[in-house]
Amino acid sequence: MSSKCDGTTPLNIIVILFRSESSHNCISEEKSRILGDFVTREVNAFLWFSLIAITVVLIGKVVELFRLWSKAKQLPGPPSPSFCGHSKAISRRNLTDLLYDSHKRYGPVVKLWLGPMQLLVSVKEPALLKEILVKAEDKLLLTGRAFRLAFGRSSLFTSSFEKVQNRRRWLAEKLDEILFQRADVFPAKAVDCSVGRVQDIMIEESVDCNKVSQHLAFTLLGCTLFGDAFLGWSKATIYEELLMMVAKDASFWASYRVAPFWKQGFWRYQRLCMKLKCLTQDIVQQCRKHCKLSSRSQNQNLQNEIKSTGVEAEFVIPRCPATEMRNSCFFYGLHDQVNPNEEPIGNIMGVMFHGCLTTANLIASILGRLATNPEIQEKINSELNIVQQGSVKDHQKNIDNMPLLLATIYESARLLPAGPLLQRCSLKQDLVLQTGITIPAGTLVVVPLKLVQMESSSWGSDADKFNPYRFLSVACNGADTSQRTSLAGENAGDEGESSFVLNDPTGNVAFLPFGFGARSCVGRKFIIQGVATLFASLLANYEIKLQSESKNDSKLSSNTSASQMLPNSKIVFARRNS
Ligand code: HEM
Repeated sequence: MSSKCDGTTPLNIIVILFRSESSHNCISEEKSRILGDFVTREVNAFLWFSLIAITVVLIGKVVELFRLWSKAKQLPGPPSPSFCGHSKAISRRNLTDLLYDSHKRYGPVVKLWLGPMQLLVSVKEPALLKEILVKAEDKLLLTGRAFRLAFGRSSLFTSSFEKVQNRRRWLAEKLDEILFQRADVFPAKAVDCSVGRVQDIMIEESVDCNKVSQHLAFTLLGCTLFGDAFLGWSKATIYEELLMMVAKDASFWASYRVAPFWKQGFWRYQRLCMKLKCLTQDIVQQCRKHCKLSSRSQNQNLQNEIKSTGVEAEFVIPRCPATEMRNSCFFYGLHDQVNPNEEPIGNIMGVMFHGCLTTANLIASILGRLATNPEIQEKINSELNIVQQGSVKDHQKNIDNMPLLLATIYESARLLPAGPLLQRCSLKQDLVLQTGITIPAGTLVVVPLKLVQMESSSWGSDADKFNPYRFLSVACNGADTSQRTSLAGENAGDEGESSFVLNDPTGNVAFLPFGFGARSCVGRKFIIQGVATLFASLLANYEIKLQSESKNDSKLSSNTSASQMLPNSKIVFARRNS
């Protein structure tokens, strides 16, 4: 009997289960034994399989670890104090300070370990920077995670270059179109509204520089994205507050690998993000309504034209409301969903978030520098007077004829970058540089902006001082700009301002406030023109001063180092004609 029932292949089990009832007792015993055997064998097989799979994965990880360690060995850097690397040192100290010391000791390329499997490489040498920022096209997850957690999936601010390139191209083309078509980058209404906001807050004697910069940036970006509908939107103030609250905590919550759903604060943050999404949807609706209304009124005008001129309707070129709506409302293109997994308004919120924070930072830096350098303000104002007296009505050309204003914007951006680091990564391939250095795939490559943009070898002995003249030259032969004398240096500013020529910093790899290469800022040209328009308008009406007690504050004197002169002061907008 036992020989017949032996074996627990699935076929045997089926045969035994369907046998006749004659040998009922023997069979039921046998059934349970065979089933038990079968279950034990299946469980064993499953355990073996899992063990082999886990071993393969672990071996893979160990191989990866050795590969990473052997490649990283060639890179200079402080020895790792423990298996967890330098993460403790990084959490204890400011990362820029740590990188400053490491670069001083180990040279222009330095490695630090963030964990056993996560390597960070910091690069400070301008010659290497260009190559790295062009070749490393991806970003590490943290950037994308902050945006995704707050606004859902977007196709603009995410880690893989493959996923962002189409949307980047679209946005760049759209911004270029605005620059090319519009006489003024920010519509006059937006600038007036921003200046109007300054007037409103001037009811108080002085204003917080950061706060006023935030208002200005928010108004400008809102008007650009949502058009006229934004100016009349009653919820703009609450939207601004929410956006800033979300911005404050975004990086903190994104630093968790797994969303910390056990923390109450996390759910509070999620509720804020949800409110922000609802408000964004609201302004999008308002914008749609506004676009429809304006295209309807245009069609009405067309009908009236037809009636008054008596031309038959078929001879009048039909206008397409849909196209007009798309052209007048910038957000439409950002709103189109290319990928069904994408949050419909994710890109809009991403652009508002990034644009507002970075633009506010730049405006604050400019306000702070101008307040502490009244002589530069006066020179920009005379530049403005010369331009306004001229016959040129093209706004863009007028701004191009204000080199000191543009140089002030560049210098303020150099001294106060929007973030401390540029971060890049090559997710799939090792980065092999011309110098023979290999940076392993998956490494977090960072560029410490403050160190690069204040390096005396690139910017001279006054690298940490505010000196917009470093971006200017003087044309030696009047209008002949081919013969220029650079104004970088201590005695800059003594020349007559009318002959200044702006040195375009685009090619300077040590000038990185907007990044460089594959993932550089798409909004660079647009925002520089826009901020220049705003300041031309502001300076025509107001003189920017420091509040009297901070004027005497030695920390804020124009001779102190730029790092001390952060724009966290109280400023006063004094009307020019008063
Ligand atoms: C003063 C204002 C701004 C500053 C200082 C700034 C700065 C930056 C920086 C440093 C980067 C990363 C560059 C890199 O990794 O090489 C960046 C990326 C980007 N910026 Fe800006 N930005 C500003 C305004 C804007 C505005 C107004 C827009 C859109 C209208 C915009 C759109 C973008 C986009 C789409 C990216 C690329 C994201 C990616 O590919 O990952 N920026 N910006």
